[in-house]
Amino acid sequence: MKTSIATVSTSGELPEKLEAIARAGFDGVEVFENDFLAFDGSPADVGRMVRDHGLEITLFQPFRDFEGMPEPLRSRTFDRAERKFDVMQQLATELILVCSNVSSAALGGIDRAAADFHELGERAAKRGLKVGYEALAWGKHINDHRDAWEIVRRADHPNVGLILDSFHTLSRKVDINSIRSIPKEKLFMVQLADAPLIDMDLLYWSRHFRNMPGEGDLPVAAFAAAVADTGYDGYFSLEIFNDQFRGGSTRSIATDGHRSLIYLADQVRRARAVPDLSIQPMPPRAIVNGIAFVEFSADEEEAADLVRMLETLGFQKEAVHRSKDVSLYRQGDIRLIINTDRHGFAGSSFAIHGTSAYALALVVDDATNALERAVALDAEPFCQPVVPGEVEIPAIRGVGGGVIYLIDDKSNLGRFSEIDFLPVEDETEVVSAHLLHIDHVAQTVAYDEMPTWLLFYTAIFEAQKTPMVDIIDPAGVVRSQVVENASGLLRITLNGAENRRTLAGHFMAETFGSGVQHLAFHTDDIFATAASLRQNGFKPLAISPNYYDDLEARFGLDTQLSDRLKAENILYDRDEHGEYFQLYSPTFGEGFFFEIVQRRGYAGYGAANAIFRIAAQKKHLRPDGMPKA
Ligand SMILES: O=C(O)c1ccc(O)c(O)c1
Ligand SMILES: [Mg+2]
Repeated sequence: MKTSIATVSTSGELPEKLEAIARAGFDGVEVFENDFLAFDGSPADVGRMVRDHGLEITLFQPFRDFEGMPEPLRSRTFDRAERKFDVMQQLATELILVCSNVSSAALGGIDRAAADFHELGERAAKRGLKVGYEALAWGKHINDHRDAWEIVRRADHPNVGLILDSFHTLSRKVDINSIRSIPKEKLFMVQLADAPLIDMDLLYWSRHFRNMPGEGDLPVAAFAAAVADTGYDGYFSLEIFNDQFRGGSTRSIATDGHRSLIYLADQVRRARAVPDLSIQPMPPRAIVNGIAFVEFSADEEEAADLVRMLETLGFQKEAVHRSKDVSLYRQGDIRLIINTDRHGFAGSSFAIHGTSAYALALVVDDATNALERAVALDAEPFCQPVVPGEVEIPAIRGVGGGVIYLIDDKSNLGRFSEIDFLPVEDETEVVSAHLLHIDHVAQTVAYDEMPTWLLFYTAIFEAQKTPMVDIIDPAGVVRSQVVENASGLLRITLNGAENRRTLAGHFMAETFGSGVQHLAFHTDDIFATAASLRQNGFKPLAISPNYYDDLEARFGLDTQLSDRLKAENILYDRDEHGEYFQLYSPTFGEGFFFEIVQRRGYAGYGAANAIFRIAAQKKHLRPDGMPKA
């Protein structure tokens, strides 16, 4: 598959955009007229700059309000087109995108439009240029690719073809099967964009909320499959108008875009019997069967505090690493590793972020395949030297520059703790809190980064994203979206912070970036767990008594249950599937915390309780936002 992206899709100045686009691995770019006009160099300079990056100019755009104009406007639009043709020849690019007329002066009439395109085709042909026609979803007369195709067909000119744009087709729910009857040589370009489903004016939705295929809710893969069925072997080109992208990191948007196209091509290849789109086959999405461990990096002092908190939670030290300052704590199937080694990646991670859960290890069906797929999808592989005899676990970089280890049972990876660690006898008097496994990992990211990580996880791992929910913090809103698999063995909540006064925003600001902000452990008996925690001297996060009065009213709970919940500071929620119980630790450091949950069939994450939990946690931070001594 040949990949392209419109310059409008990323932030920055033209040279910066081109650099990032080339580095991300694209083959071509659509040059947007405004990006070009805002640049000081001549059209020939721009053309050279593009080619110096090894990129091809896939088209020049947009040319507006062309077809169906009455005179004297008609003559003027042709003059305008000739001027753009001059520019294209200097840029050394062949194709111009003409989008359907939105002017109130446009007369309509399919044959009139076809005649205009025939003449434009004649003029373009004289210069060796081509014209592609795209139906804007809000075009005055033409707003459906089927009508645009009829005009192109009637224009009957070899230099005039159709341009499809998934947004315009899918936003209007135009039947994508209609694409399958278009001859491939008349498809001059295929533009791709996704978007979240929001009920709003089409133009506004298109200009501000488009996102990369896979980041939104539109069936872009089905659209691309219909295109592939025509035998189309030209460019797939991203054209993303998005307010966040315009202000975001040029490089990461370009990388996300490239990843989205590779993932899309993989989906199309899998959906179809005949492998084509000429993309490299890659292993399927990795199946995640659990979290093998979470690793913290810390210094000695903070590690001691962390260990004290873990002990109150019922964890015991099980083993120490053979060659590094690393200890493994265990309860049920939960393994937490504390790394105080000053060398290697853990040390540098500590130097930047302070104490943090910088690495996650996922148990996958096949670690080698998972790594291969991740790398094919532009993930950055991670490795650091290991002492001979120790297990080298395949890994990639994840959220906030952290590490995702990939472990399976097919090799000795699954035995890393026996091979790399020596068992120890923990003498501390601790009772088990009946914690069984990690229920979910909550990662806090900047709001702008959310689509990046949703795409990252869902492209590499067999998992779905759930709809976005709002978490109300007394100081603002935090958006939360979950990546989870059908078995429930992978559950990651991504929380997007918009300002630094929210608990999530404070965490991001003070730990210098995105990362794991909380870990939730599962128990089968929240009250038994609460009793054991008390024995261990655990102090739960104190919840306002008013919360429990409201619970009784909201859910019709009997007083006995609500009194018990109140006595233990347990939060409660219910959905159509069942009940949910939550118990929190106070915050640790800059807002990190632990949660204990019991799910009785419940599918969510207790979003409605978050405001009460956050209000309580904020009491543990000093008014200036710093943790209390
Ligand atoms: O929003 C627009 O005007 C616009 C312009 C050119 C395109 O290719 C498009 O999809 C939208
Ligand atoms: Mg378009």
